[in-house]
Order: sequence, then structure tokens, then C-alpha cells
Amino acid sequence: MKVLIADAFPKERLADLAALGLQVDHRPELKAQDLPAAVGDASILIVRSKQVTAQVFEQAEALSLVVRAGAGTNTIDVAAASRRGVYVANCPGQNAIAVAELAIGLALALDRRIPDNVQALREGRWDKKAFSVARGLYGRTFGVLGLGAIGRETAARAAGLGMRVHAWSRSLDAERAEALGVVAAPSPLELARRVDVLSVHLPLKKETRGLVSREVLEALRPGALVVNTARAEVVDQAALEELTRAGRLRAAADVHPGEPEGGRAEFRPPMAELPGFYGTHHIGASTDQAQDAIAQETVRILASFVGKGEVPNCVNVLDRTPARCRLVVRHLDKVGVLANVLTAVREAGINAQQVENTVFQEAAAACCVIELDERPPAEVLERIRARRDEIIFAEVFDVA
Ligand SMILES: NC(=O)c1ccc[n+]([C@@H]2O[C@H](COP(=O)([O-])OP(=O)(O)OC[C@H]3O[C@@H](n4cnc5c(N)ncnc54)[C@H](O)[C@@H]3O)[C@@H](O)[C@H]2O)c1
Ligand SMILES: O=C(O)[C@H](O)COP(=O)(O)O
Repeated sequence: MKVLIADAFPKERLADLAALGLQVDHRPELKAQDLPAAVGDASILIVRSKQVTAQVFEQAEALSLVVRAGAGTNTIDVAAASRRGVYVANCPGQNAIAVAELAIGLALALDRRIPDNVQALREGRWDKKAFSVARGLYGRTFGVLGLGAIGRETAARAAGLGMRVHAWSRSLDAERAEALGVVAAPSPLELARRVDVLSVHLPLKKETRGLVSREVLEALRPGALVVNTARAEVVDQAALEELTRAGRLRAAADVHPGEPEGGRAEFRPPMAELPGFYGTHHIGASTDQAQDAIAQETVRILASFVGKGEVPNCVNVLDRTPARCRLVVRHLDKVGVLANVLTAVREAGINAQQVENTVFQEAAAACCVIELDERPPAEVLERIRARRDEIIFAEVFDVA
């Protein structure tokens, strides 16, 4: 089986992939536009932030699995993958510590203006007077937006600095908040009203695009710090720029609108030169610890896929099918029994969306649960039950 790795990948782990019997082609120099042709007859594609467009899925007929060697899958056309039955998996949590370290680093950098301090000294200017102005983080309130893997690691580190941590996450209730040592805010807006630092840790999806809106940013206290290590599009960039330019907020971001795809390029994000803004080069995940953890997880995903046909961390398989009812058939565990059941369903023009067969001890009988997109008429059920030499029980249940 062929694997194309179209982004940087630790050399030591390439051997682990080869040891799985895979034919590995490591081509980090490929551009996103080259991918549709470059995938060729590869069954597996591994990428970091490289865009994987619908064209890849339309052209690469052998492709079965795309692994995002990282967390965010917004760079992959997951809907196009799903239409072609291609699995998309990611490596959740594996770079969370690295991103949390950067988020806290950016908050500290903003509070003490560390980059400006360094720059002034590099230019031969001593300005203890100006740089002595800082509020300090201890005892202040840190706001976490999105308590996933990175949000939780960031919250723990902010608490370690002696900050009070408040958080908003879509499923956060008071009990879970207490277990995590944070105070739950009922909405992003209410979180913004409470905090001195707002750190963004939401994935980019249609529901989260612009979730950190002008209203949310304007609700922050004057002088508050905004840290975005998630995705630029989650934050209203025009409002952030305006409020930062006005000196109302100070902001730092690891992620920028229109980031170049390669490791080096001419790039001037709109806010980069504002005095109240610090930008880094989308390096949140780029520590040795995180990259090795990601690579090990990628190897684990491929080992499971080639060894068992199972895909850990798959992001594009439905948790629940859209089935309207469930046909439960207990039957003798013999050749052809299930084929006969499915033939009756097929001939009624009904689609079987999910089939699961479990076998009783002694392997003489089994139970098959078939999720159907519509309820079969009574005569179909009678036809199935009529095979008394095969069928023990057959019934249809509505799916709630
Ligand atoms: N700067 C970097 O290098 C870097 C590295 C890793 C991840 N990231 C970004 O950070 C994001 C978060 O990463 P993570 O590892 O914490 O992911 P995660 O999946 O562990 O956490 C995401 C959180 O967002 C919430 N969420 C998901 N969909 C939502 C929705 N529609 N509305 C509201 N909340 C929703 C989840 O419930 C969860 O709490 C990634 O998606 C990626 O965009 C950036
Ligand atoms: O979602 C992620 O994992 C990060 O944005 C990291 O992206 P990278 O792999 O391109 O550094």
C-alpha cells in the first residue's frame, strides 16, 4: 500500500511506517495545487496544514484515508472526502501542550511587552521607564474560549500562574467546570465581560466563524489582552485590528488570514506592524515533543488501518446514521441467512444503512441489527420470518 506524506514529518518515524509494510513517499515540497496529480495511486495521504481540496478526492481513485498530522481539519474538504467514502482522521490532543505553552507565552509577552523590550535593546535603546509599565498576570482573570484539549492545558497553566480561570465551552456546566478548576461563563459575551485575558481555542467551523465578534471584543475591559492560537477566522479580524489600533486592546496571534502554505514566503498580515500586536508564524504545534507525539499517533492510525481496517480518530463517520428504524433479526449462524434477509429488504426498495451482527456463545445463533432508511411493510417482515429453518425472531423498531 502506498502512502504519500505531503508535509514535514519526523525522519525517525518514517521507518516506523515502512516497518508496517507501507511504501512511503515523503514529498514535503509539494504544493496544495500539486496534490490532485501527486496522490496518484497512493491509498493514504498524510498532511499538516496543506489544503486538501475536493479535486484530490475526485481524482485520486485509490485514496482511502487522509491523516491530518495535527488537530484542525478545516484545511481538508471533509465533505468531499465523505462523498467519496474516504476516511479523514486527525491526531487530537497530541499538540495541545505545545499550543498551550505558546498561548501562555503570548499572554506573558503581551503583558510585559517582551518582544518590544528585546527590539529596543537590539536597536541600542535603554528604556526602563517605558517598559516598567505592566499590569502583571497574577490574580487577574484568564478567559478560555473552548475547553477542548488545548483549552484545558492552557487553563491549567494559567491557574499555575495564580490567575482565576473562567471558561466558555458549548457543553460546559457548573459541575464539569468545578472538576476542571474553572468558573463557567454562560456565553462568550459574558466571558469577555469578566476577563483580563481572552484566549481562543475553538476549531474553525461554520458555527464558530466570527464567534469572537465585534460585540465580544468590545465587551472586554480596556487594556485586556486577546490571544488567538486557534484560527484567524474565528475572530472578527476587522474589529480586532480597529480596537488594537485604538489602543483599547492588545492582541497576539499565531494564526493569520491568508497564511502562506509553505515554510518560507513574503507575508505581511494586516496587523503585523501594529505596536499593540504580536504575531508568530503558526508555530503552536512546532515543538519536538508535539511533533513526535503527532507522528507516533499517525503511525498508530496507519497501523490500525492496515492491520485491522479500523480508523482511530476518524472525523467524518456519522455517530448515528439517519436511519428511521431498526430491523432486529435473531437467526441461526449459517451461510446465506443474512443474504436472504438483505435480499428481502433490497427487493422492497429499502436502503440498509448500517449492519451489525453479533454471535451468541457456542456460535450457533447470532443477532443482526440492520438500520433502515424506512420501515419495511408487514409483508417484508413476514417473508423474513417465513424462513423458519433460519430465523428465530424478527422485529422492526422505530429509531427515536
Ligand atoms: N496554532 C497552532 O499551531 C494550533 C495547533 C493545534 C490546534 N490549533 C487550533 O486549535 C483548535 C482547537 O484544538 P484542540 O486540540 O483544543 O481541539 P479539541 O477538539 O480538543 O477542542 C475543541 C473545542 O471546541 C469545541 N467545539 C467544537 N465545535 C464547536 C462548535 N461548533 N461550537 C462551539 N464549540 C465547539 C469542542 O467542544 C471543544 O471543546 C484546532 O481546531 C485548531 O484550529 C492550532
Ligand atoms: O491544527 C493544528 O494542528 C495546527 O494548526 C498545527 O498546524 P501545522 O501542523 O501546520 O503546524
